[in-house]
Amino acid sequence: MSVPTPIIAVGAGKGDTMATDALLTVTNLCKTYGPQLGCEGISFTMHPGEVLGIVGESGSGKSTLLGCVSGQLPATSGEVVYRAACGEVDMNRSPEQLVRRVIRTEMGIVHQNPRDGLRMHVSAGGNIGERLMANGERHYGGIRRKAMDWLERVEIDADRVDDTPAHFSGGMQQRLQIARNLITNPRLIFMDEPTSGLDVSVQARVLDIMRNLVTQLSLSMVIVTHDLAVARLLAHRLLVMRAGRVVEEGLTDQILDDPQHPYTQLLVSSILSH
Ligand SMILES: Nc1ncnc2c1ncn2[C@@H]1O[C@H](COP(=O)(O)OP(=O)(O)OP(=O)(O)O)[C@@H](O)[C@H]1O
Repeated sequence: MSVPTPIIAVGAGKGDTMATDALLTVTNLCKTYGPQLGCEGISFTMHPGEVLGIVGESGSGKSTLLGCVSGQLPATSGEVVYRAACGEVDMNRSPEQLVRRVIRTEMGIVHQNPRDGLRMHVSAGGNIGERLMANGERHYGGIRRKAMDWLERVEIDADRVDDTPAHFSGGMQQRLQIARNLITNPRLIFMDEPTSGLDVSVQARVLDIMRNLVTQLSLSMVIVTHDLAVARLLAHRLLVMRAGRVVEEGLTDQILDDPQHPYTQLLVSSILSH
């Protein structure tokens, strides 16, 4: 059985070069909801260009951890430090205005349910353009051109720019959410089960687009998934969570091909037996 390491360097994976400066450093993070434990004792370091997968069964604390590191949930204790262009930002203790600005300009969040990440009755172009405007762009023609360009990058016809997401399929909504998040050139993207509500064939297309964009844009990403195939496809390294704690961590291929912790072995074998 492997002993969970207190600090994990999410470093070399799938051909990426190891950067010397951490982008995100999480130290002894704990989140409780009243008496209910969300997650505890979580520590890791993430470097630019890396994709970290968080896997585990339902209720193991994946979304709680993602919420805390992405500034959506206040941690109960511990530290989440992000190295922003302007310097280090403590996601819990730095001034709220600074944290909000860093989230808006350097991070993106793709929600499991597109309804949480899109404005369903605003046009696709408006959904994408809104992010640019929030970051100071004012030229309407330029914003529309960029929105159309991004629609095509996520394989949505540019002539759907004036349609609302309420008229899009689930896969299109998810791709629109990705475009909305990436148009501002974020450095770090958080994704919570981005393909879990989609049919298998639609999932494959969304995953393929995500994988290409992550590589093209040298994005760093934290992705929560219960689907080990998604983790295998996208993540360089994995954290395996159970009951709020990390029970195993390491390179994705290593963990999936040679799991050490009995819980990870069970998780991997339950997928293989299907
Ligand atoms: N708002 C909340 N209030 C109380 N308890 C919560 C809340 N959100 C999560 N929890 C609890 O925290 C623990 C971790 O939940 P979390 O949603 O982070 O797990 P998860 O691994 O993301 O699960 P799933 O895959 O089902 O989304 C669970 O015991 C859950 O019941």
